[in-house]
Amino acid sequence: MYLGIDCGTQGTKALLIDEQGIALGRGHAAHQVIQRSSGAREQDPQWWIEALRLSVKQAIAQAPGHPIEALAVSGQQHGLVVLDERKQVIRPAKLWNDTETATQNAELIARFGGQQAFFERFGIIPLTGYTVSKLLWLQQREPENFARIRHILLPHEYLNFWLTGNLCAEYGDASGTGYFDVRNRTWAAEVLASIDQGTGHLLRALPTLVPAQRIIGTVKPDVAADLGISNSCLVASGGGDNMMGAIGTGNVTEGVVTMSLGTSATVYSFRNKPAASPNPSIAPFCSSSNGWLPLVCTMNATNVVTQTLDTLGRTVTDIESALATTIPGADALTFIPFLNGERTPDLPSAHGSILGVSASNFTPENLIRATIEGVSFGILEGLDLILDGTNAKRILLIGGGSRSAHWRQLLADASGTDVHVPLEEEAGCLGACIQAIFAARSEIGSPETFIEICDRCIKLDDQRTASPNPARASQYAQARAAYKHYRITQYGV
Ligand SMILES: Nc1ncnc2c1ncn2[C@@H]1O[C@H](COP(=O)(O)OP(=O)(O)O)[C@@H](O)[C@H]1O
Ligand SMILES: O=C(CO)[C@@H](O)[C@H](O)COP(=O)(O)O
Repeated sequence: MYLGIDCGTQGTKALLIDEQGIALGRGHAAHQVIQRSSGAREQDPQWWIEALRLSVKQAIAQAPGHPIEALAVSGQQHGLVVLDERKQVIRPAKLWNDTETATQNAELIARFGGQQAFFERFGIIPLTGYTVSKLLWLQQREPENFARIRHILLPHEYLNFWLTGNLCAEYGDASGTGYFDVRNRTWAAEVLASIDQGTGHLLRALPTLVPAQRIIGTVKPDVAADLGISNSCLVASGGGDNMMGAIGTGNVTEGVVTMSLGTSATVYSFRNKPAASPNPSIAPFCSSSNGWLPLVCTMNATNVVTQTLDTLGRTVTDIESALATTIPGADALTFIPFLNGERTPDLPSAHGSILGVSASNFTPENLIRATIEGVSFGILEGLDLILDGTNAKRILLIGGGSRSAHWRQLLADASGTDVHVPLEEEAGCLGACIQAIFAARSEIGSPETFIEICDRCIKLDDQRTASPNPARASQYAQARAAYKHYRITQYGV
């Protein structure tokens, strides 16, 4: 068996599959998020470990007696985990959606001569939320903690460290730090030197960089005994959750588009070459399959839908009836969902807006629809950016939001594109399993290619495909135009 673990913002999931990609066991455990009005969004890395232990044990209990040959970890991108000289966590991890470091991000870009100059040197423009501004924030706001840093890790790298005792990084997740040269796949030492005044303190704290898909170690005996697995279980490099979602949807060759509706909404498509020109809305990340993965991410997705539902005393099951009983455009009610600041467009200090409210349209159902439309229209603009004029034949939809049939239909109608859902919902976990199979097989010289393993393990759920209804195209075009009009008038972008 093979084990994939995905540490998302709201929870950790575990999936066990056999060599054919058949699911044998699964587990889930929730995480809290520390939220402050300053824009801080933090988690204690120990919560991830507890959630990993719970979810893996749940999964294993469903498939007793089958040894696990290899595992890999997928993790929410960009989070900063700092360890001291005893390899203990110094402070809670600042997460991908923490906007408290917006000033530091702008300061770093200015130090390198602006966005264009930063892109020319390192192939990326850091956005608030990437790891690098968290380091400058720590230096300025918590100098005692900054001085204690001996190791810098991302969430999935920290879990790999807990599992194996090894400190290493692979290209995909490393490319989201802002101190990584995404064209040459090396650490951007000058960026770190601009924070530690060239002492080398931060560069020395970085983990060893390895190509994605390698075996990085085996599970430590004490951890293996606790989890109930063999200590000969191999651990593959893992990667960022979007990178592993790409693998889990077969987005490992050009021409495939994946959209994820989790706490964040993301859309991405594999490329063989790095981005040639800068666009601050497109993150030119590396993939965790040794290519590149241009990606657009919005910070307000299912978290905002959940907040609207909570406010109305409703639950996710009410999404279907709200979308079924309302019309596209929510009767001219528009919801701009920037409740937590926003990354695309780059508005880290923004708040949301509800516009076009009238006596006739202000109903709970319209508010639920307007929230889901606001989230969807934002990420569909991302889809247009990723496609850049080429037509997507289909979108592969993953993440918690993909479970809603009416939301899938809304995306198909509003984009004019077929929306497919993989049979295995936990694409990050499946991607991790596939990487574990490939890395373990490569160790023993197996000739099987990565794409062959993807083809074998990934299946689409034909029962849940949504095809565009042409009758709704003009209604959604109008609703998207209203959304864009309000965004420009309210936010100037
Ligand atoms: N049937 C559903 N319809 C719409 N949203 C759903 C449904 N089921 C779960 N969700 C949403 O999915 C979210 C969790 O998605 P997930 O991709 O696991 O997030 P993350 O990776 O950020 O932790 C929750 O916020 C939940 O509201
Ligand atoms: O920051 C990004 C992508 O660059 C986010 O997509 C995070 O990787 C968090 O993912 P989820 O918890 O929403 O899955």
